[in-house]
Amino acid sequence: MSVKKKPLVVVTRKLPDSIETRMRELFDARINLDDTPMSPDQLAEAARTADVLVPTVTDHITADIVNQPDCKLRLIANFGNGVDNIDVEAAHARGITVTNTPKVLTEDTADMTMALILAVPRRMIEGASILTEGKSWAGWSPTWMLGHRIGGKRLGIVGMGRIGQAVARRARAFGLQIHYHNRRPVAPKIAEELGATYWESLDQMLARMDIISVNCPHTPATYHLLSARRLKLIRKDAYIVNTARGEVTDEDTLIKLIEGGEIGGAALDVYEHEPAVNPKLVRLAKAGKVILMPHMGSATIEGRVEMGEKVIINIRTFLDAHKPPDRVLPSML
Ligand SMILES: O=CC(=O)O
Repeated sequence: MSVKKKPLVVVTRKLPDSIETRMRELFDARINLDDTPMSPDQLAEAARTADVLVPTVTDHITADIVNQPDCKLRLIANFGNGVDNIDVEAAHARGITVTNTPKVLTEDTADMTMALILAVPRRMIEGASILTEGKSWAGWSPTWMLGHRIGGKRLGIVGMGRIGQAVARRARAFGLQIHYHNRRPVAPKIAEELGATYWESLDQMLARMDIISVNCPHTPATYHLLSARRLKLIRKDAYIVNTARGEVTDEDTLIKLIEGGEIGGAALDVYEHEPAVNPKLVRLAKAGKVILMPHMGSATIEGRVEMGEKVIINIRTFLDAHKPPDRVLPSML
């Protein structure tokens, strides 16, 4: 009796141990254990040899890769929620299924977002650095290191999907007034539960908020949604928090406006040219104007294991000739 060959699954980065073990049991899993991002040539080669590719947010799966004449891929099972690293339309046209890992990172990302919403106006990182960098501290003073109160301020959420709503729930508990812009208003029951005010006009919302949180995915429609023109509408004393994708904001203009005192400050977990971080942002961070995080929004052990479990479920259902639960279609973007 012939032994059925296991499908070849190429995983582009190191994953949690329990996920790697399970993948090896189920598939002929080739895992990039040294964890350095694969080059475009290596990704192209993987697409020519593997049945399934498991990329992450750092891998660009372009039309050139999926359109290679000898591309063998049948499934791209992204280890990540955002799929802006994949040309979903090209993959779809080529008959390659794409899946992602939604829901399991919602709460973790919202926690990080809330932490940054608190940290910027309260100057938390700047304050902590005074002690960790050995700067002089003469003790408590009535007028020193004063930030701004959080309670009662207006929070404007750009993108009220799962993560935006999870941020709103947290922010409400801190006494923030919740405002949001989205393609469509959320269901009345959710809006009522969150006490959230809908702004059809993003321009009008931006002009009135104290803190703006970017929580929409990066798609062709949201590239530079916070354009130079829109960023200039934001109040001088307002803060921007971005834990979504750098490309949603015109980063160069944001930097100029913060440098010029036209926007109060920002907390960024994502960058337009990631992993490169504009040195001007680093200078602003040193001056206490911005907080910079290295794309850690969903970085919890629990979340990464759950993302891996979702990847495995997506691969198994696909290989069993069923529709994987987290299919991404071009029409969804
Ligand atoms: O940023 C992380 C993700 O999109 O999963």
